[in-house]
Amino acid sequence: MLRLKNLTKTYKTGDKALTNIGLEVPSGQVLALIGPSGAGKSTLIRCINRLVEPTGGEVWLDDLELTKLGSAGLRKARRSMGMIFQEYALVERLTVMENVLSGRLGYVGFWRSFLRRYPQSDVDEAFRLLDRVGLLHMADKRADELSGGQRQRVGICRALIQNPKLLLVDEPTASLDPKTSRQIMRLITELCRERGLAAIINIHDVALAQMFVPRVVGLRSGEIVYDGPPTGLSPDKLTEIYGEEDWEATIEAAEDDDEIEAAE
Ligand SMILES: Nc1ncnc2c1ncn2[C@@H]1O[C@H](COP(=O)(O)OP(=O)(O)OP(=O)(O)O)[C@@H](O)[C@H]1O
Repeated sequence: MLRLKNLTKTYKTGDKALTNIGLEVPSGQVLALIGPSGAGKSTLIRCINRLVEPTGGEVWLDDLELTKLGSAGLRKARRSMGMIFQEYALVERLTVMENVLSGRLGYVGFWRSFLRRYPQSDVDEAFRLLDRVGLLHMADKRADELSGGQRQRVGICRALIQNPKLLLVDEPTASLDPKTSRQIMRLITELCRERGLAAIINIHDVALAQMFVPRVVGLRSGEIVYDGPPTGLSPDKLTEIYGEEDWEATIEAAEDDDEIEAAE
């Protein structure tokens, strides 16, 4: 469904962030993108919806070449790509409900959204989503009254109300404690399964990625150096991606967590 061909990004500063990336993500597949700081993970995710403009290559979503679209076409295409951010990117002074509904901005037009007149069907869907993520009772709270985990749940609802085919998820757990991180990863992967959504999740925590996704792509210096199941991430492979480190502990952590998961 998503195809990247020779995707390349060189920033104006001369930093080469991505070099000839080729990647295919079938519909409904959730994959984790791992790699050290500066490997190009955020750039890759942002080149897909062109928040960052690629300098070479092609991005295809089904039969649409995103890299060829003008601004109107891009605006429309972005509806089918929901984004979830590390820092949640909520509007602090707006309520949870208003933040969720802002995910419909690409559909309802400026004046309607400015006047906050969303169709009833959008409001109903927002209530359904908030219920699904356990935040129904918080619909009228202001975003700045929420915890990090609750904020990320709102961010998830806002992305899903767009009715996307693809979720682009940038470090969803980087600001969260370990338990909340697991809950958020579980929620994202469950929702993708329920809705048949594909997702690319950029994540620092290798053990967390290994617990929740069937496919891991490892980036190093703007190139893909691993693409396979989490079980294939041997200490050697992790060293190739991240450099020298004691990886046995990380792998054991993922295995321990599997046992805890199974017991839960
Ligand atoms: N706006 C920018 N201008 C210039 N160079 C940039 C910009 N954004 C990123 N880079 C460079 O591009 C490379 C890839 O950065 P990117 O943020 O995509 O990596 P990352 O893997 O997401 O890192 P992190 O895990 O730390 O977020 C780095 O060398 C970075 O310095």
